[in-house]
Amino acid sequence: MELTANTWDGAIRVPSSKSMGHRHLICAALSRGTSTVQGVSPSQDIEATLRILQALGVRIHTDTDGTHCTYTVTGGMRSFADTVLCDAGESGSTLRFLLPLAVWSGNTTRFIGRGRLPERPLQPYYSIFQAQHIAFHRENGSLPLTVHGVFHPGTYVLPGNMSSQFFSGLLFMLPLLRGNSELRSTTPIESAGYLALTLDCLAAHGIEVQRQAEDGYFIRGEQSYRAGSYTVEGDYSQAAFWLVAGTLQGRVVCKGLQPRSRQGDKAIISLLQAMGANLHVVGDTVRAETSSLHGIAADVADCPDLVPVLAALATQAQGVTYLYHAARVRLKECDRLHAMTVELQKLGAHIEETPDSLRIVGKTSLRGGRVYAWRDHRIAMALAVLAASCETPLQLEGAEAVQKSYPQFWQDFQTLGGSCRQEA
Ligand SMILES: O=C(O)C1=C[C@@H](OP(=O)(O)O)[C@@H](O)[C@H](O)C1
Ligand SMILES: C=C(OP(=O)(O)O)C(=O)O
Repeated sequence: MELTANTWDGAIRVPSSKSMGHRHLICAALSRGTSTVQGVSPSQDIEATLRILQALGVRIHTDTDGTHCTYTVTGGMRSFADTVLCDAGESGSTLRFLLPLAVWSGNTTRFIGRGRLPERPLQPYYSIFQAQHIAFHRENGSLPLTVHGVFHPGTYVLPGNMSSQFFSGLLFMLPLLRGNSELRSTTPIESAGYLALTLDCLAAHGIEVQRQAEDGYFIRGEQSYRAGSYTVEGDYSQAAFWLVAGTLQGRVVCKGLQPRSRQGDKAIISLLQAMGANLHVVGDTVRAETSSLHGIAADVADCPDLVPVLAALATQAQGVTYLYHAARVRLKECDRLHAMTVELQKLGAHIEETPDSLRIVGKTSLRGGRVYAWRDHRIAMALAVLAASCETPLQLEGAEAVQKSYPQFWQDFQTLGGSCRQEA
């Protein structure tokens, strides 16, 4: 797709938080009674969660106004005589949140996935399955993964530096067991902000989890999820692309951002400000305008999804930007540290990768030309927002990757003044 923009100018309403969307749908599916989950921006990942919940017997009705969906969810999973096929698509959250619940449902389930998903880590769950005598069979060393067994209450221990999604997955399931459990981490938990989202969502559905010292949780058993009506807040991870665009060139207004949100990627506000950005935050609206930027050192352990767009931004900041504690960013839809290094170098940027960091020296003029999205939505979007900063048009190969989390992205790109043209 050929992308051009002279400047960014306009306002958009950001899509709903993908993370909160998954969580509310799962909690609704576990509740007795009927819940509504409103204001959801559909995406391939959200559809993967819906598809597996339905395969496990949860009844879900969808209403849409064309942009947002309201899901009416009648909670309760059923038992099936045959193996239940659970297609997680490319969604790591879906796979890691729903594997423990699929076992808990009592069914034999067969999880499949595409793209990078089969390569992304699942080891902590294999260790737990072994410890709990849960039968599992991996084809090709990973997915398809067939699993069947019974979880027992007790002590669950996992590493905290691989993915917080394993902790979230267990936090959804453990309150349903017949006794109390503890969940502990062998290392400090990274992406910890995502666990705050899980705990908030559990609390909203009537589930109590007590935080213990040293990255541990106490989970009382025999709890019940409460049905209700929930509206999903706006997504700071997606707003980050447009706030960066506006900071680079022009003026962009993002609406629908909950000021008291606990999303880890709300850090985009403080990180942009630390780099010198002009941001105006009023209620649920954030406005970003052309700013003169300087490099910073940023610990990204708790906001890994911001790394691609921060790397893009840093090419236009004076001096050195150092994004560290980023090893896990290699374990996403692609190796994002490598992908951003390769693609930004194609544009003329000075960027180097180490095993767990990126170092970018700016400010460099960017040439434009051909770049590749690595089948990764966040790489596609991070490169796209550089369109107004490049000397010639950007030819982005793999622009369709945005479907994973933000199908409206190219419409918003045009609303904000960009133009995109499919290449012949
Ligand atoms: O819990 C979540 O909603 C997510 C957790 C993060 O993953 P890790 O915990 O693997 O870093 C993040 O990268 C992902 O996009 C969404
Ligand atoms: C890594 C991501 O999602 P997931 O882990 O759910 O695939 C993402 O959205 O950037």
